[in-house]
Amino acid sequence: MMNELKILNRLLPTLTQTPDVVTGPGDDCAVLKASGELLLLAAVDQVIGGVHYYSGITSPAAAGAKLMKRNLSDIAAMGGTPKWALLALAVNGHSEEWLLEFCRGAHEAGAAFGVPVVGGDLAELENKGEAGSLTILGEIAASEVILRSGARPGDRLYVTGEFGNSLTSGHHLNFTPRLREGRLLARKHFATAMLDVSDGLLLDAVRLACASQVDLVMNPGKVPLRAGAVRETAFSDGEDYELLFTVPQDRCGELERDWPSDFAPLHCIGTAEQGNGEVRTPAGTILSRNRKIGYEH
Ligand SMILES: Nc1ncnc2c1ncn2[C@@H]1O[C@H](COP(=O)(O)OP(=O)(O)O)[C@@H](O)[C@H]1O
Ligand SMILES: Cc1ncc(C[n+]2csc(CCOP(=O)(O)OP(=O)(O)O)c2C)c(N)n1
Ligand SMILES: [Mg+2]
Repeated sequence: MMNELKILNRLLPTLTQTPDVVTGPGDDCAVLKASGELLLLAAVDQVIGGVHYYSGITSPAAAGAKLMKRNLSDIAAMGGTPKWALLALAVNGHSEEWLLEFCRGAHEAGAAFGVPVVGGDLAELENKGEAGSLTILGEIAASEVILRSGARPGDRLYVTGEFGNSLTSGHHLNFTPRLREGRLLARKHFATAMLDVSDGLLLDAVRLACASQVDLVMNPGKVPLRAGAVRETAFSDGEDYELLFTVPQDRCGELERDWPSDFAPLHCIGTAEQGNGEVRTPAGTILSRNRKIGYEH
C-alpha cells in the first residue's frame, strides 16, 4: 500500500513556490494572489501510461515532464502566461521512488517556465496502471486572448516548428511548449485565431476552421516535416505541440520581420477563405474528408 502522508511529507518540501503563492500545497486549497486586471486561464490534461507514453519504457520523470508541458502548451495556445499547476496522480504497482520521480519531472518542467506545483492529489488504482492529471492556471489581459474562433477570410495561416513522427522521434516527450511564441503573438495582436496541435495538424486545422467558420486552404508542400516524418501521415500523427494560427494579411510582413531568430521557425502554410470549416488544398482537394485526419483514442 502506498503511504500518501509519507510521500507528501517527502514531496511537498521539494516543491519550490513563487512569491505570489500565499499558501502552497498542504492545506485544503492553495491560496494565490490573482492580479487585478488580468483574466485567469484554466485547463486540465492527462497522461495515461500505455496511451500517452510507453509504460515501463519512458522514465517516470519524462512522463511527468510531458504532463506539465502538454498543459503549458494549452496556455501558449491562448497567448497566455502560465502561473500555477495542480498535479493529481493515480497509480498501482509502482514504488514510492517512481511516484516521486514522476512528480519531480513535472515540477522541474514547470520550474523552467516559472510555474510551481501548488497542490494536487495522490490515489491508488485498483488495478495496475498509472494516470496523471494536471490542472494549469494562467493569466492574460482581456484584450490579448487568442481564441480558435477569430480567423477571417484573407488571413494567412501559419505554424511554428515541424510536423510528424512525434512518437518515434521522441518529440512527444522532448518538445518545448511554445510559450514565448504565443506571448509575442498575443502581445502584439498578430494572431486572430490559434490552437496548439495535439491530435494532428489536419484535425486541429479543422477545429480552428469550424470554430472560425472559414475554410483553410493549406498547401501540404509548405508544411515543414520533422526528421523521419512521412508526408502522407505527418498531418495526422499528432503530438506536435506546435502553434497553428492565422494573421491578417496586412500584419504578415511585420510578423515575419519581428519574429526573433531564437524562436521556433515560422512557416506560412496557407490562407483562410470564406467557407464553413473545410480544409482544402489550393487545387481544391478537400483534405478534411480524408479517412484518417488525426489521432483517435
Ligand atoms: N470532462 C470534461 N469536462 C469539461 N470539459 C472538458 C472535459 N474534457 C474536455 N473538456 C474540454 O473540451 C475541450 C477539448 O478538450 P481537449 O481535446 O482535451 O483539448 P486540448 O487539446 O486543449 O487538451 C477543452 O476546452 C476541454 O477543457
Ligand atoms: C504509447 C503511445 N501510444 C500512442 C501515442 C500517440 N498519442 C497518444 S495521445 C495522442 C494525441 C493527443 O492526446 P489527447 O489526450 O487526445 O490530447 P488533447 O486532445 O487532450 O490535447 C497521440 C498522438 C503515444 N504518445 N504513446
Ligand atoms: Mg485535453
